[in-house]
Amino acid sequence: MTSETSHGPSEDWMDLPETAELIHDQHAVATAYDEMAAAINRDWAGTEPLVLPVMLGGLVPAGQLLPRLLFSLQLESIHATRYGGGTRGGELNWVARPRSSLKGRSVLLIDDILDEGLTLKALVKYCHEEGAARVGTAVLVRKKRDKAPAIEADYYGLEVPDRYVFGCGMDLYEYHRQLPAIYAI
Ligand SMILES: O=P(O)(O)OC[C@H]1O[C@H](OP(=O)(O)OP(=O)(O)O)[C@H](O)[C@@H]1O
Ligand code: HPA
Repeated sequence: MTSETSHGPSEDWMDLPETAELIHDQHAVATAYDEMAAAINRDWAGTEPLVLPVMLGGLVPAGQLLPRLLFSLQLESIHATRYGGGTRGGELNWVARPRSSLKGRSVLLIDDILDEGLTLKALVKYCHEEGAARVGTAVLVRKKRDKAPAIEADYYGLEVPDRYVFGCGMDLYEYHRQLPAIYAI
């Protein structure tokens, strides 16, 4: 380990936009993962779920949550996108469906953000249509919007304001997904 892996907010390589504002620092994010994992451990132990990170953004929260999950599970992924590198959502585009059958399975979807909720709603519907016995949803952040999302997540870690946010899996024009804190423009 070297100090080169540290992520102090002043590091030049981050090249944050001038308007970027820190919303949740990395300690708040780590605490959120701990609390989400505790709730998921309580509710999902013994169900041997198939855990599906929603790619791409769900990769980062899944990578943080999985080592905190203390029960037997299997891991695949599901990949659909509706923002496509921009900051406005459109139609849901499928990239890859899970390889194994969902029939009769307990399925836990993990994503980075619940915004309008259209992505998660479509993916939950898909899992049920594929015969999943139980579908759970966990997102690192829930955006506080005037209009309620199309679906609520069963677990969320933090709330963010109704602005475009990035870091912790969320991209800003496909950059900054690896930042360990959450920023808004
Ligand atoms: O609640 P919604 O308004 O539907 O938005 C949430 C979705 O948007 C983002 O995905 P995006 O389409 O940007 O793809 P990405 O995961 O590759 O960033 C995010 O990862 C969620 O899946
Ligand atoms: N940031 C990043 N990705 C997103 C957002 C956001 O605010 N909303 C939906 N996908």
